Amino acid sequence: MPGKTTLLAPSILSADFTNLKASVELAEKAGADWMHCDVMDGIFVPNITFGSFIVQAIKQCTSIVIDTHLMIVDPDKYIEDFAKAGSDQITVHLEACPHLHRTIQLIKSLGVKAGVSINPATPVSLLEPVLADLDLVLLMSVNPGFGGQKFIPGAIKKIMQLDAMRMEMNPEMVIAVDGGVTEENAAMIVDAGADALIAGTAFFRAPDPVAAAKKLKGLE
Ligand SMILES: O=C(CO)[C@@H](O)[C@H](O)COP(=O)(O)O
Ligand SMILES: [Fe+2]
Repeated sequence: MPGKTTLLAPSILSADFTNLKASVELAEKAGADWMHCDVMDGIFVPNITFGSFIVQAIKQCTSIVIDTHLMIVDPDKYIEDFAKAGSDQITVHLEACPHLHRTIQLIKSLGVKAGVSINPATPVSLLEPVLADLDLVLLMSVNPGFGGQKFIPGAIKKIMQLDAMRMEMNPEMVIAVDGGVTEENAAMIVDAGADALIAGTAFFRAPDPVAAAKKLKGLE
């Protein structure tokens, strides 16, 4: 799409946690559009990360969009905490929400943009009943739980399918892709229809994160 700028969201999971402030400032300086905060509970995914206190600390370090990715069961219990912590958008997993429509309405009622994520094995067609209500869909291109995994190629077809669905139902909705995004595959993911790229390893572990951000955003 001519004139389209790819949004970049570095994942804090791969940042230097001994100096979170410097990591967030580096992302902002590099032109990041969102700060992606990966919250894991050790139940929905086999790993535990952090809660709303850390999101609040990240919010205090930056003025860019705080993009909170909840990989937790029963997210309704914690959504208000993450909204109060300063999340501008909150994404829950379809697989973790028995009453997905209610959860989306809860996020929106707090004045926060609502996103839904799906795992690699979940078909995009399951999003159809809620698509018109969403601000973003976060398509997982790895099985959630860890940074540094390899991109699952089947995600490309799902991006295309979702792109076609949103044209009809919700053209303003953002498609974000999360997991294994690299400088090498970024263009292919964007060409398939993605608007936003989540990148942990490819940004924070790059020898030159500022240069990596330009490449990931397709500016170089
Ligand atoms: O949600 C997740 C993992 O569950 C992601 O946000 C990863 O943290 C992205 O890391 P890389 O694959 O880019 O290293
Ligand atoms: Fe994530």
